[in-house]
Amino acid sequence: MRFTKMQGCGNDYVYINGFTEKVPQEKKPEFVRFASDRHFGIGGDGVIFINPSDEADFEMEMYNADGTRAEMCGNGIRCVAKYVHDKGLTDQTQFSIVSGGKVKYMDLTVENGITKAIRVDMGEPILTAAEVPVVSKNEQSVDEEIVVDNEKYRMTCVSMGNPHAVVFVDSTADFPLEQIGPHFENHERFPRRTNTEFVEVVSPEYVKMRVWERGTGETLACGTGCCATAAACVLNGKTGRKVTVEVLGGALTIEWDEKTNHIFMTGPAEFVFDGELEYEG
Ligand SMILES: N[C@@H](CCC[C@H](N)C(=O)O)C(=O)O
Repeated sequence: MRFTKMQGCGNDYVYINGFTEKVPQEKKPEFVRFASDRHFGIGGDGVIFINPSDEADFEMEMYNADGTRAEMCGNGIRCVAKYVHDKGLTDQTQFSIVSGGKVKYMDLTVENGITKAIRVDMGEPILTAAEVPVVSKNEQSVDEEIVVDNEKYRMTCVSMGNPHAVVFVDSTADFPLEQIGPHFENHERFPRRTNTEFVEVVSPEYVKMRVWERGTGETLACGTGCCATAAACVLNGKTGRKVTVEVLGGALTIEWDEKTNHIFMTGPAEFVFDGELEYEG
């Protein structure tokens, strides 16, 4: 089986071209756990299949390293956009990709045939507690208290198709993410578990963020997490609507457009290597 390793701000996934390579649907979770393993497999934060689609130009089928399916992946969708363009599956620089039933629109900056940056219309952030989903007393969970591992935190919950809880902290560098992250992920208030972003506000245009991802653990970046971070910053009066989110593996520019209510994410995507794997299915 052929595969391609790609990364966006250090959030690395194994990409499988579903037009040519086949893994039976019921075997995908097991295949993903094996391929993501950094010792016995290829190694990555998960696996993304690039498939044909009737609803959009392409489909992204995204799995976390633990083999669970996610509705959306911000860094992944930029990598899929670069893959389909730079490997010749399309000659367009504007096209659509569906993930988790939602169609997203890509706008590529290309130099000499190589994609340098991708701007993605990530759609509207969803704040309704039932849709995020979070068990909350209020209709929206904005600056709401949560007790995690016997400590009180304040969180703002945002869905970008997938669930996020955003928590403002004094310093991301000093935050004990590995200890606290799993307690947020599996807290009873999140019926489908959650991704959690810990955010330090530097200025009205610049924040630092570290993420604990559902199904993977700490990663170097999370695109949907950066979008949720920007939305939470605006909702809590911490920044303006356009913000640079610095993560461990780089930075993304996020803009929450007032007119359309859509969030736009701009950032890089890179090939790491192509490879071949012995896999019998
Ligand atoms: N890293 C991703 C998000 C991947 C899915 C997430 N862990 C989930 O389960 O929702 C991104 O860049 O958005």
